[in-house]
Amino acid sequence: MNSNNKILVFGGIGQLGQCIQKISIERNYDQIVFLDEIAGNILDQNLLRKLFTTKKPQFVINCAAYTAVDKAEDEVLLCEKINKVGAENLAKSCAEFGATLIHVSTDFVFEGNVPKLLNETDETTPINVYGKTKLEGELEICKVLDAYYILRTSWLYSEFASNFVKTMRKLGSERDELSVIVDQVGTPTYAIDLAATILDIIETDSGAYGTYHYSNEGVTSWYDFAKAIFDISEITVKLNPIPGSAYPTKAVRPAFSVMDKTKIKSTFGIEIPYWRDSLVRCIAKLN
Ligand SMILES: NC(=O)C1=CN([C@@H]2O[C@H](COP(=O)(O)OP(=O)(O)OC[C@H]3O[C@@H](n4cnc5c(N)ncnc54)[C@H](OP(=O)(O)O)[C@@H]3O)[C@@H](O)[C@H]2O)C=CC1
Ligand SMILES: Cc1cn([C@H]2C[C@H](O)[C@@H](COP(=O)(O)OP(=O)(O)O[C@H]3O[C@@H](C)C(=O)[C@@H](O)[C@H]3O)O2)c(=O)[nH]c1=O
Repeated sequence: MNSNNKILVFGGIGQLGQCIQKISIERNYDQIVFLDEIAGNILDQNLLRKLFTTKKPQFVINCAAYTAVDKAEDEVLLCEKINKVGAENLAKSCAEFGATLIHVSTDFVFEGNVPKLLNETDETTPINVYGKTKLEGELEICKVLDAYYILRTSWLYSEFASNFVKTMRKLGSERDELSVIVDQVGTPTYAIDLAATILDIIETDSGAYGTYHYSNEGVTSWYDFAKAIFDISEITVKLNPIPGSAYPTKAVRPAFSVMDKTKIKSTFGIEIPYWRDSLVRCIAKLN
């Protein structure tokens, strides 16, 4: 596959940004530009105007975000600026310059208090600062732009940047024993799979704008995810399942945030890998 579209990627050296870069190279994209926090600061409207004027993007991918979930509880204003105002700035620029925005959001927009598959129209009631500001970002985009795809995803990991898989492998090789929460349930997502889907959507260019859910298939807990990471990595460590109450964190996290992917699969005709199969692929890269 290939794309002749001009694409700007904000947050281009974060985890997902690097995954998109990898897939775009494999697909021979030559009109895609990856911007870091300085070259593509989404809080600098003058900079955005210059970028949109000179680069004339047809698609903009927003991977830029404040993602430190616990730290966000102490840095509310900064988190809000990046996740809400930054998203709004990009949406306004897209509206003004006629670009389509692909924005990445999170399962943490949901309260996650009911064990039921979450679909795109379910009520959003975030329970931490990060989730609240991500929801505000979504709402700002919907207000000012028609040509948007908001992709909510969950539990991203990959061979790039820092994430749960890399943290577990590091801790597992340093310690004899680890305790991981078993009563928070969701679905991990290999960021490489999400990156491929984002580029599929651009290539399809169907105009089916709106909000979509994307994670890998299946359901697991953080404990079972950690267990799979150690098994596949062949790391021996004593792993204890614990309740969330035994692992206090600054931010509260949803207990159940498994998303229904029917809409994205039927709209774009994509197949989604099972979470453990993708984990095997990622760990093969890490090894
Ligand atoms: N990671 C996860 O588990 C999940 C992530 N998501 C969403 O997916 C998206 C991608 O996440 P991921 O790649 O993992 O996150 P990362 O934290 O790896 O990447 C985010 C990037 O945004 C950059 N950034 C921060 N502030 C600005 C700014 N003002 N202007 C431009 N860039 C900025 C960061 O730079 P720097 O590091 O220098 O601050 C970082 O490179 C985000 O929208 C996130 O909310 C959704 C669900 C799960
Ligand atoms: C390191 C560690 C974590 N945990 C728990 C804490 C937490 O509930 C869970 C995951 O911890 P993390 O801090 O890695 O992940 P967290 O930052 O909660 O991940 C979230 O990030 C944001 C950006 C999202 O959008 C979400 O979809 C989700 O991926 O594992 C343990 O139980 N034991 C441990 O040793």
